[in-house]
Amino acid sequence: MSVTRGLEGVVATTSSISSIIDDTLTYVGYDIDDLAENASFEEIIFLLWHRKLPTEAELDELKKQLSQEAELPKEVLEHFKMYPIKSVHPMAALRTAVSLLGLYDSEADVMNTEANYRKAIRLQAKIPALVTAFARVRKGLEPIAPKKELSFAANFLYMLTGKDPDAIAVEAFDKALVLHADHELNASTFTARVCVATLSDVYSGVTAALGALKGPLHGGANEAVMKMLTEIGSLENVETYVREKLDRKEKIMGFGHRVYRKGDPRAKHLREMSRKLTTLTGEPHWYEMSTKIEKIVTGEKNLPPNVDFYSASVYHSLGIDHDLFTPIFAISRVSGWLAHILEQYDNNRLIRPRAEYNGPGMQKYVPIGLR
Ligand SMILES: CC(=O)SCCNC(=O)CCNC(=O)[C@H](O)C(C)(C)COP(=O)(O)OP(=O)(O)OC[C@H]1O[C@@H](n2cnc3c(N)ncnc32)[C@H](O)[C@@H]1OP(=O)(O)O
Ligand SMILES: O=C([O-])CC(=O)C(=O)O
Repeated sequence: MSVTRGLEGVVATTSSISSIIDDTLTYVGYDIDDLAENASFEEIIFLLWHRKLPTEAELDELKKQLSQEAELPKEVLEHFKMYPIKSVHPMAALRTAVSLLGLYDSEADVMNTEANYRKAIRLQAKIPALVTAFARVRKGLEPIAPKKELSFAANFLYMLTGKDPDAIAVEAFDKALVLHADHELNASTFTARVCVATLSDVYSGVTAALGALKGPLHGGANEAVMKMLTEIGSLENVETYVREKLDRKEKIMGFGHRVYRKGDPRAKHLREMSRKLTTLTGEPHWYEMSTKIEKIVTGEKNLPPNVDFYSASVYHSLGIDHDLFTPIFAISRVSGWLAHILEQYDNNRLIRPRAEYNGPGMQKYVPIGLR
């Protein structure tokens, strides 16, 4: 047996959902640059789940279903109030709440294609409602029900703030959702597939994926980037901060990638969004600090920014609390997880790799009194 640390380069499944070839990312064969400029997030959900762009009628139907399923069971909302609300991280709250949602879905353990698709709709619809409800409950505010006439992106911002969002914020948020929706066999998607390959249920798969996304080497990096920018505080401090961190061999969050070598194609869209939004909010220093960090890290380490780097200043500019950045990633990525979960069920085989044992050789049991 030979060990490939971190399964680098190992091809573990076939998939028709998204691909990364020569640093080009496609969803079902559509280049991410094309989709980022032209598609809405609802179209992307349909594309990932059905492998084709929707007609107008199909899109209307999906939007109707998402809006019908957005309501949360009252027990789940009550549960939030039992959490240690001031200290709990919203990503931990979301992971717990998604698991809880499964208890209130009478179809949770029904295993057929139609029931699994219905659960996919419910999860996609309810996850933004969970994130926004938790964000409000912890501030002593009442959760807000979505408005049927608003888009997925607009509804998230509306449910978070209680105000109708402006068109620029909706456009930016929608594009961020499009950019984060799927990414081949990243760690959280792989986790979801491993989980459901045991023929466990959709809620378990998404709960497992949320646990994997939470880590700072994966989705948790966007919050860590904002923490770093806040710590640095001003443009003058960037150079010293970054060089000292690199000298200590510490990682700069938001840089590097297991698959991309030349760069993450999503980062340029987020960089431009960061530039525009920070100018509009009158806080261009977040963008200026970010570009200066990028210059140093690419110059010193040849590591380009990944999707998490500029999304931090984008979400900050939209007025979103920093600890909600990773849950926002989940609102989008759940569309990809669900596509992969459904694909896994369609052609399932248990995922069970091997480990090369490197512990002690054969030993004889020693009774406790003789140890
Ligand atoms: C949505 C996403 O999940 S995108 C990724 C989000 N995560 C981050 O931004 C966290 C920071 N980045 C990283 O930790 C890594 O680049 C990862 C986890 C994304 C990819 O990691 P891997 O492919 O396993 O690379 P690995 O961690 O082994 O690093 C290889 C080398 O590059 C260095 N390196 C990698 N990323 C960074 C970084 N962000 N800053 C500084 N050095 C880095 C490592 O220190 C290591 O150096 P060495 O060979 O001298 O020891
Ligand atoms: O693919 C990965 O390893 C991480 C990533 O960029 C993502 O999940 O979007």
